[in-house]
Amino acid sequence: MTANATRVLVLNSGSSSVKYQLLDMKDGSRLAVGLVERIGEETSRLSHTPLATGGDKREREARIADHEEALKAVADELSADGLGLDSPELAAIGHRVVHGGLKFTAPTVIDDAVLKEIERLVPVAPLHNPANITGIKTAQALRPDLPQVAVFDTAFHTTMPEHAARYAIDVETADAHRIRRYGFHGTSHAYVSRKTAELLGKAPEDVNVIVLHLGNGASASAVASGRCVDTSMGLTPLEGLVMGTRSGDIDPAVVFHLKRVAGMDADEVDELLNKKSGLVGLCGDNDMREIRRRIDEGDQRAALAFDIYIHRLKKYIGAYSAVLGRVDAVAFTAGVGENAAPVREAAVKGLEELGLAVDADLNAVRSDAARLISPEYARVAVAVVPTDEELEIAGQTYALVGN
Ligand SMILES: Nc1ncnc2c1ncn2[C@@H]1O[C@H](COP(=O)(O)OP(=O)(O)O)[C@@H](O)[C@H]1O
Ligand SMILES: CC(=O)OP(=O)(O)O
Ligand SMILES: [Mg+2]
Repeated sequence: MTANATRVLVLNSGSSSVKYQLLDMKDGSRLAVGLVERIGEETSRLSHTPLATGGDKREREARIADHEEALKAVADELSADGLGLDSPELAAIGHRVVHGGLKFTAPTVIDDAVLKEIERLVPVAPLHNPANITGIKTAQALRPDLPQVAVFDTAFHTTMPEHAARYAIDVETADAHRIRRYGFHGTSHAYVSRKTAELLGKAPEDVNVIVLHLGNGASASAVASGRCVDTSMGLTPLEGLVMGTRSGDIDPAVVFHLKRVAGMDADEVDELLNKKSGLVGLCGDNDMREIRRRIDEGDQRAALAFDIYIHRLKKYIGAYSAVLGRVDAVAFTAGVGENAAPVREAAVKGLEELGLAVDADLNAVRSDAARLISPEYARVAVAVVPTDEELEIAGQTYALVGN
């Protein structure tokens, strides 16, 4: 790596999307940002904004069959602005990797052994790890000389105490198969809990925060003095909150019932619970904007889906208030948490006894900034704190391999 290599490319590969940012770590500035969506569908969409050149956002639709093609399209977009992967200023590529199991508690430079371990974990993150692996391999092929760093969703949660991480099942069986709560979205929970402390003008060690990461995947975490003590996702990103297409918590016996009585096999149940459940299973839509529009038109199914989503969210706020004992803040983040004021209002409604309230005017403000939405009298701060997984991944990557 040359001495003036200060740039980091971050790839956040999801099941059907790739979000990316090119940052200059000299000053943390963003040189380019973009998103490839609907990978594998009839028409995929790519949007790219070359911030370094002050150029306009470019959007195009094309069929992008898989994550390898997606990454090559991203590389082409970057090259068109003179920001290509061949740049000597590039110091490293940072990858979001969803499941790191027990082995990876910190960002890790990727070699063959690391890649093998990420592959071994595919069965416990079937929607995510394969996309992460393709991202890594494609990036390695494009720049074999560059360090590639994996930043794991699970890492932040490795501080959970054993009584929160362990399921109450036979210990030998659980240990033999490494069955336990790992938790995900950790990069976001870490970043948002830190930013929430900042917003309160306090050190992370001095605050207890409940973070609600509500995107397509959704999870809650209880963060005490900067350390995760519990989180809603488990062995896989299926447990916990109601999500766009995932059920979240159900009685595990539903699985036996579907196999024995409905005649489904394991893959069919997996597909049902991961891809055809949650909001999409309840009302046919997984986008909260569309659900709110339908509710405004009097759609009963959309209204029930919304109520089920909120009911689950409330249960976790209550549970984590009990786990933390003292809550200083509840922070809403990710696509739904940052944008859907009705979700924030409904989730907190009726929780005054827990010290929670939302100010309607503050809640209605649209902004990209971290902000408080609770009234001054409220005992617990309620905040909207935009997450930035890419910035956090870039920082951790550069800290590991930078000059
Ligand atoms: N203005 C908005 N109002 C309500 N919901 C929104 C809005 N913008 C985005 N969302 C929700 O955010 C979700 C995507 O969140 P995001 O954090 O980007 O998810 P992911 O990273 O899992 O793809 C969308 O499915 C949509 O439901
Ligand atoms: C782990 C997980 O659920 O990630 P995402 O929200 O990106 O699907
Ligand atoms: Mg996400």
